[in-house]
Amino acid sequence: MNSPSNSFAVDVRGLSVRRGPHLALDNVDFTAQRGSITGLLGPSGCGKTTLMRSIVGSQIVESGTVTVLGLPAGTAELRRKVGYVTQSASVYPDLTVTANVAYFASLYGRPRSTVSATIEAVGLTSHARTRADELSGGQLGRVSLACALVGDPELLVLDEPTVGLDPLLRVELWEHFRSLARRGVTVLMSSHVMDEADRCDDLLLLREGRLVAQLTPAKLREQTGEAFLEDAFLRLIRTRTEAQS
Ligand SMILES: Nc1ncnc2c1ncn2[C@@H]1O[C@H](COP(=O)(O)OP(=O)(O)OP(=O)(O)O)[C@@H](O)[C@H]1O
Repeated sequence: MNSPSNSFAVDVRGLSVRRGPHLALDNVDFTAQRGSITGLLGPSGCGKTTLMRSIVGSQIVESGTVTVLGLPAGTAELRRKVGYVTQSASVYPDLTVTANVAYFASLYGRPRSTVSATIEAVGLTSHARTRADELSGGQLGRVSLACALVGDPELLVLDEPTVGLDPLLRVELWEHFRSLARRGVTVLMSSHVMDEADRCDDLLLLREGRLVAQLTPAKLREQTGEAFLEDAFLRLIRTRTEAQS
């Protein structure tokens, strides 16, 4: 049986990170349950990317601990278990969509048969034979996502995964994220879109490097009395800022 700490895919305690002269994260604590979808929200520059980088182990931290799937973030064993998709697509421009995804499948030791299903999941079947440098920005982002998905990670960290996608595709991707979560995969994603926040199990609200709150969309509405998440988020920030000053 899992011990309580093992039920967390991510356990962050007292995390502070300095980037340049700024404290990009200031004493952040949060947990993400295995099999949950957590949305990371907050204004530009509030520290979302820094937090994701700390979780995937690519960020030097000043203090605190980041435990991922029971191991310290950045441990070599986690490389196969954690998928990270950044805002800028990292794919081979001179390879086709299929060749890019197949390359990552072989890196992760996954069967070739997973490649076309993964391309289908990101809605790129009709472009499977297109070279990456002939794709649009949104399509490229989806190739990046497919390259992470094909590794079958236990934790998927996504920086604004649905930016620039049409509504239908967004819904289909969300269905995919939900089916992954049902299988026990943990998803942590940043977003500026409140419509996305409503689809998450849990929300982390960040402001100026501090965690303002961790709560469900329903609790956010309940605590603020606002029906729309955008209004609820603003009200919560105002209330907390006033309480601090
Ligand atoms: N390479 C860097 N060197 C110095 N400071 C940085 C660097 N990258 C980010 N920062 C600073 O760290 C803070 C947090 O940045 P971060 O990229 O984590 O924010 P974000 O919430 O992801 O923003 P966005 O939504 O615009 O992507 C900001 O104040 C930013 O100016």
